[in-house]
Amino acid sequence: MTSVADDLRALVRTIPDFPKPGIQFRDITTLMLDRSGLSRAVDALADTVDGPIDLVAAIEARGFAIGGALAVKLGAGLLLIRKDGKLPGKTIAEDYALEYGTDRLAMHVDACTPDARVLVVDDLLATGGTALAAVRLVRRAGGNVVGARFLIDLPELGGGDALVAAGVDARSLLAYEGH
Ligand SMILES: O=P(O)(O)OC[C@H]1O[C@H](OP(=O)(O)OP(=O)(O)O)[C@H](O)[C@@H]1O
Ligand SMILES: Nc1ncnc2[nH]cnc12
Repeated sequence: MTSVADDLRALVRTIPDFPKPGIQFRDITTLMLDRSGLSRAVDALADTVDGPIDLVAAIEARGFAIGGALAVKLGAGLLLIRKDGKLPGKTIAEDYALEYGTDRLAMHVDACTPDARVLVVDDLLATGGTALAAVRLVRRAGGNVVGARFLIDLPELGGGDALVAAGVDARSLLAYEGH
């Protein structure tokens, strides 16, 4: 009998040298195509969450798919953390470095009620730059980050350690060695 993690791992495709030479790109589009892939992933992530969640803060773009479904499962609201320049209202923004570049994330400044219990969600944790920028945004907006959840972790890149150092309970369903 295979575990849920084994089943999910079998649905993730690895594409070498995308978007740059040397990057092993962990592609979740194949998991999304499976009829039960997303629901099994979301059920497994929900099992790792203790206590009520007011808002799932989902990170653009692939984090929207996981985070949106997890918000429904947890009975939480959905806070969209987007690449800068996409949100129409007044925003706050944070710069961050990526495994393969730099970028800036933004959220609506009034998206989070004071002390809301917020779970940051993305598909994948690599260096942690993206997730830490999301944590900084939610905290600046007055939210209480109660954890961060990912489908995939690349532990060699140190994102999990960086989140723990920032006081965030970070957990992932699948770990992949190498980049
Ligand atoms: O831990 P880090 O080193 O910050 O990397 C992880 C981030 O990289 C990927 O997003 P990407 O920026 O490629 O954007 P996308 O989801 O829009 O494709 C992934 O979805 C995470 O958001
Ligand atoms: N190796 C990787 N695969 C997929 N998404 C990523 N985001 C950052 N690194 C990644």
